[in-house]
Amino acid sequence: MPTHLSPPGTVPPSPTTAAANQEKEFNIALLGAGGVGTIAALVLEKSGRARVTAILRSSYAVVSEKGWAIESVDHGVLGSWRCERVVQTIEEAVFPEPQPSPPIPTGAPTPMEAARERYDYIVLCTKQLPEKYNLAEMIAPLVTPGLTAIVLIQNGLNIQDPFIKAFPSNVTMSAVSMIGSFAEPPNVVKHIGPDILQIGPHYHAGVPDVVSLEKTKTFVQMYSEGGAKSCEFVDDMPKARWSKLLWNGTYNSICALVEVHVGDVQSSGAKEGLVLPIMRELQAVAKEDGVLLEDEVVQFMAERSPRSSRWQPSMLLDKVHGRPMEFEVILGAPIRRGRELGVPTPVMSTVYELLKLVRWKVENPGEDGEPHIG
Ligand SMILES: CC(C)(CO)[C@@H](O)C(=O)[O-]
Repeated sequence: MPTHLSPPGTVPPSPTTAAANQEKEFNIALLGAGGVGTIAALVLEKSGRARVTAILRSSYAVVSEKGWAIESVDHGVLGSWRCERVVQTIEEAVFPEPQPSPPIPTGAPTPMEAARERYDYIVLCTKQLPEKYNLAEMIAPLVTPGLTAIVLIQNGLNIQDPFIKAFPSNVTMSAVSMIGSFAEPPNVVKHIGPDILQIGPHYHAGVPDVVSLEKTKTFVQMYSEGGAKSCEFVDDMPKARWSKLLWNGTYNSICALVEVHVGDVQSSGAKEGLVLPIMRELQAVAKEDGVLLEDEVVQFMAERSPRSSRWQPSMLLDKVHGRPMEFEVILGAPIRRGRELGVPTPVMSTVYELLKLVRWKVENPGEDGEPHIG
């Protein structure tokens, strides 16, 4: 199967991997092997079509020695699972140049030079924290122009833009994930809610639509074959992302701010007082942005989790563990888009300002000063 279809002038040498004749067709680099990313690595390898290189930082030593201990609602219990390759840095993930072949005797047939291995897909499952790091810049050494497709399994609005700008001849696709999975460092992954994804291409001028479509459908097929509960191709990715934002922009933000579970928001009246007003603001900004989120979609997202749910959204987990919260792409981005389009977002902006205050306090924990008001 062809692994590249690119605009003229950008086609890299073929084959894409030194082992192109092997059964596994695709080289995949994966960054962000937490709860979501480790399950993605497992699914991709279970498909039998991919060799996954996971780039790990803090958990590298433990995972390379013992593997991951996974308890998964979709895949069962795996005491020690490792993907094909684990490395510690992006530089190590880059495939080495093939060794030059030894001189051959005169008259012998010239052997084919081995091609350098390349990545067909890069899957990003990290937090989206554009205020802290530039992911597009970080992954550049792994990207072959016109070949490597970028897959963003991440939260947030318009997260694809920096990648399309940095890699204008590459396919970029993204996934909205409704998986319930979390990591207990260094190597335990608890996957308690089924892996349900929607994946679609972000069409752009640098790549023919037919190419974006083909690479995305191939990825969706591979992910489905790997045993995900549900992996659906969606053609209208902007709408899918805005729809997911209805959930992340409300439940993630509110749960993180006041440290409650999703079910508490349902039971306490905060759904009516905060969730639905924010969802209506998101719906209004999306509409001006050309995306129609029907009332039924809003209602579905508002009711999605039951009152009994003890689920802790990722932003809450980040807050309680003192990690950076990804509210810039979840709330900041739609607020800024609303401002550009002249749509007021007073409730969302208040929650956003409160989250900024929380972030400031985490970054400035000092107790200096006088304990009086004046
Ligand atoms: C919705 C969600 C639980 C899916 O994993 C996730 O986006 C989260 O918590 O941020």
